[in-house]
Amino acid sequence: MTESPVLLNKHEVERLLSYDDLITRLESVMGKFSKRDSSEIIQPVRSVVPIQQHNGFLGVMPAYLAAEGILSTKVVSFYQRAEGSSLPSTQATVLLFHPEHGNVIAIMDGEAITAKRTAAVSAISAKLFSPAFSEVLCILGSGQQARSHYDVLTKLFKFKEVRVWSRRKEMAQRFVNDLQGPVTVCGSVKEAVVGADVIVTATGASQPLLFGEWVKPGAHVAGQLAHTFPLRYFLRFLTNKVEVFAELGEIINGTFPAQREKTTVFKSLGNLFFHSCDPKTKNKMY
Ligand SMILES: NC(=O)C1=CN([C@@H]2O[C@H](COP(=O)(O)OP(=O)(O)OC[C@H]3O[C@@H](n4cnc5c(N)ncnc54)[C@H](O)[C@@H]3O)[C@@H](O)[C@H]2O)C=CC1
Ligand SMILES: O=C(O)C1=NCCCC1
Repeated sequence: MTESPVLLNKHEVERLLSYDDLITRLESVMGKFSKRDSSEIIQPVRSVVPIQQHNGFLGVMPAYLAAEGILSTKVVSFYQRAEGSSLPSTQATVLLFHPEHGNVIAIMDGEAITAKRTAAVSAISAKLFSPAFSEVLCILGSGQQARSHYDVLTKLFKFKEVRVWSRRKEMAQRFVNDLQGPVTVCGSVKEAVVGADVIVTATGASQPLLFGEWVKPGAHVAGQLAHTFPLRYFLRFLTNKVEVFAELGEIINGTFPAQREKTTVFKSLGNLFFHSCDPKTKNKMY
């Protein structure tokens, strides 16, 4: 007879999931994933059901790590919310199964997992690609992802300055009021971005907000984009001379070199990673 599944609510997940453990673990699994060895990891592309009349989607994200006996899926909904809505945009549940018997062994809150996991992956990209002496962090957005990115990036790096922009200034101010450290609220995206070493885009915008000409050469952009944001936009508004360089796991594996001195972009959805072109190298792609 199977036992009842363990239930972990948001508070418990937040308490149990440390960024240190998460980063170590994610580096390991992303490296394995990029080897495309199905005996290690099976992780199909996310299945998505669009809920167009309500500006949302439902996604299912299964994964199986045979050697570790981990069989799991996240079920996640994402709805574009009006500014100041009390409802979260992302709501998720993670189910863990017994790999041998197929019964559910744990049901976990996925909102906290999504917030921390996504920020931890960006932090890995920043560890690999941010300028060696990164002093200025810029965060665009003031929602859940903005907060988790603030938490992990300020834990990992010693920034001299943190800037936040949000489409309504009072939301940025509310975000800052909840934090311990000093953060500057910026009145425009440009003001927040110019001179920043690490730039996090964490908004639901489906039109470009950030333009390449504002990005300091050598800076690293960690892009948490709306699923409705066309990838070609994200690349073009950054620069016309850009191409997919590698998956983050391929950099972790050493398949491709991390070139910290280049201007770099990590596109989080789908784990892709891009290097922007260095104009001095005459359109050569990195
Ligand atoms: N790569 C990944 O795995 C994940 C990506 N995301 C993406 O991260 C982004 C932020 O998600 P959350 O922080 O959870 O959402 P949230 O609802 O908590 O925060 C959204 C933020 O975006 C801003 N925003 C919304 N529409 C905007 C617009 N048109 N122009 C400017 N700002 C706008 C809001 O003011 C708010 O600051 C979303 O695009 C979401 O799709 C979220 C979770 C995981
Ligand atoms: O991967 C996820 O989890 C999400 N992706 C985009 C929006 C919400 C959650």
